[in-house]
Amino acid sequence: MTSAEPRDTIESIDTQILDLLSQRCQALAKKAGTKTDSDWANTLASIDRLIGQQKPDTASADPTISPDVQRSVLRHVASACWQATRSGTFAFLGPPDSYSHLAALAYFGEAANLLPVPSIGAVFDAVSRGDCAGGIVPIENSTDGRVVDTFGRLSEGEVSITGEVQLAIHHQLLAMCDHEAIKEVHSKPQAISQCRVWLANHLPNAKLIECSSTAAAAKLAVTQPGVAAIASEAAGRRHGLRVIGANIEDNRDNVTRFAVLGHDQPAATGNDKTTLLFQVAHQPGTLADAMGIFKEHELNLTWIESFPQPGTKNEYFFVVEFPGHRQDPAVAKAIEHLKSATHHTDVLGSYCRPARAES
Ligand SMILES: O=C(O)C(=O)C[C@]1(C(=O)O)C=C[C@@H](O)C=C1
Repeated sequence: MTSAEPRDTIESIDTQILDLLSQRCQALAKKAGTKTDSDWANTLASIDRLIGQQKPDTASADPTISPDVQRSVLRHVASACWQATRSGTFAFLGPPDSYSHLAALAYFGEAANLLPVPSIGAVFDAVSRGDCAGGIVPIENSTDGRVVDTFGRLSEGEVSITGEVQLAIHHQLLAMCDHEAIKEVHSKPQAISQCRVWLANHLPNAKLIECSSTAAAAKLAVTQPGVAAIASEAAGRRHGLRVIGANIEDNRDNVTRFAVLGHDQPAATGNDKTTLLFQVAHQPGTLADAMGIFKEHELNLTWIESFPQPGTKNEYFFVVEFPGHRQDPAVAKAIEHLKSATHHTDVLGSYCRPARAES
C-alpha cells in the first residue's frame, strides 16, 4: 500500500464523502441563477421532505442515526456547499453566543457567514439596505409574547419573513464571583422577565439592569466585579464565566420564535404558514369583519397580536398567522378579500413551518 492509498474502510468512505461534497458544490454552482435554482428556505424544506419521506426499511433510514441527526448533518452539508458557491452574509443580534446567534446557526448552518450587529433594528437595516442577504430576529417568546423592537420594524414592510426558528431557551446565571458577591444582574429585558421568579427567590436584593443582549451582558460580567449575567451556556463557555444558577428560566418549556428576514418569496412546500399584517378603520365592527374573512375561508389562526400604530390615537396594526401558503387558493382568496375590506393588508411572508431546536 502506498501512503496515498486509503488506510481502511472508514478512510475510504470519508474520501467518498469528500468527493460527494465536491460533486454537490459543482451541481449547486451550475444551478446558480438558473430557473431550477432554489433559495436557502427551499433547500431546508427539501431536506425536511427527504427525511420525512424515508421508508423505515431503506438503507438511509438506518436506526442508529435518528432522523433529527440526519437532518442536522444534511443541513450542515448544504450550508457548507452554499457558503462555497454563493456569496451572502446573514445578520443577527450579537455579540456571538446570543440566542439569536444560536438560532442563526440552527437555521443557516455552522458554515454560514454570520454577522453580529448591535440591535434588532440594525438587523432590519442590514437586510433592507441589501448589506446582508438575510437576517434573524426574535419575534415572540412563551413568557411575554411579542418582542416589541421586532414588531415596530415589521410594520415598515421593508423586508419579508422567509422562515422561522423555534428555539428552546435555557438561561444560565453567569458570573466570575460567588453567589453571595452578586450585586447586579444584567441581561436583555426579555431574559430578565423569563427568570423573574427565580431571581426574586435567589437574588432578592440584586439590582436588575437591562442591556442590549444576553451575550453583551455576559461580556460585561467578565470585567465588572459583582456583576452577573443571564445568558446562554455557550456565552458562559466563551468567556470562562462560572454557572451560578443553571436553567433558571421560570417556565420549563421556555421557547422563543425567531423570524428569518430576507427578500425571497419561498415556494410552497405543503407544510407552510403565512404571516399577515393589516390595519382596519377605527370604527365599530371593522375588526370583527376582518376576522369573519378568516372564518369564511376556513383559515385557522394560530397567532394574533395588535400593536399601536405610531403617530395615531387608538389606531392599531394587527398581525395574524395561520397554516397555509399565499399561493394556496383559500389563502390567496382570503388575502384578496382582506385587501378590499381593510385600510391596508401586507403579506409579511409565507414560509415552511419550523421544527424546534435546543439552545
Ligand atoms: O439577547 C439575546 O441573546 C437574544 O438573542 C434576544 C432574545 C430576545 O430578545 O427575545 C432572544 C431570546 C431570549 O428570549 C432572550 C433574548
